[in-house]
Amino acid sequence: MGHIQFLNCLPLYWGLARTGALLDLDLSKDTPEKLSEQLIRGELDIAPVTLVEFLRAADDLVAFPDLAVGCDGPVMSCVIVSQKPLEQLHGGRVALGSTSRTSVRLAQLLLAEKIGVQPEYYSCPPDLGLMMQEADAAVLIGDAALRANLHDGPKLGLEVHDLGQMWKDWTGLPFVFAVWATRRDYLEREPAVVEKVHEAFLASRDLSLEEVTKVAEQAARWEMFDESVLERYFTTLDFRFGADQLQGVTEFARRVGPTTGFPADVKVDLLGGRP
Ligand SMILES: C=C(O[C@@H]1C=C(C(=O)O)C=C[C@H]1O)C(=O)O
Repeated sequence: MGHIQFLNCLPLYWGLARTGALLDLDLSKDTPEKLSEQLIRGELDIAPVTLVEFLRAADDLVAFPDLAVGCDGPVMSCVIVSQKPLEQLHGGRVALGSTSRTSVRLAQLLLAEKIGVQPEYYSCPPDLGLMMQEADAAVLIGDAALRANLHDGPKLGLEVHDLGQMWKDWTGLPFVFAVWATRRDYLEREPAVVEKVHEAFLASRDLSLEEVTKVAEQAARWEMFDESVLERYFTTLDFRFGADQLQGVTEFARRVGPTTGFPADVKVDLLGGRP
């Protein structure tokens, strides 16, 4: 199964070591866009999938209920970093971080329809310094976005706009960046395994959030962020996937589906048929 190599997923995996479930799982760490491809190609059986790729492959995938990487307001680690106010980006250049599929689409939607600008977009490795050499603004996710948001953006005098907050201000809804999913054929072959893995992740998430101070303290030993920032990050992210989050997904699909490779009314299938 897949594991996103970003801090955002740590609370979902940390508890697996505590409960012992980790011993029964074969984890493969990678960036989100690679994990999505591997799940869809059948090289992984269960994985976190960036929302856009999940919706594109919705006929072949089943999502885990009550488990996601999302937010209801700020997310902290999916951002537009800009050298100028967003309103002035019309005709400018915006670099899109190459590991993202969902935040880059969300950023384009918000810039076009919330802010009303039409810049030129190009894909770029997720490195703020590199991006800022050629672009007026950049879209970043994960640890690179967190660094840009908390350290480098303010240091370089750049504006940082939180995509979760922008979406919330615009629609009033939560946003989901990644869901956990399995392929339909694997579910048919191994329903009990899928069910067990789902339960193991829910238990891991709950345990990690109960002991979030400890998770943050441990992560702070090898990360550049201090304990209090990490605790704030882990409790700002919303790891739930219920009716409210599904409403956010439905609204996103309605707005971008036809231009992004899935129907506006794409159906999200959940394990056990639950919302
Ligand atoms: C909250 C985040 O959600 C992510 C955003 C993704 C995307 O934009 O494609 C993919 C997976 C998640 O890691 C983040 O990366 O910080």
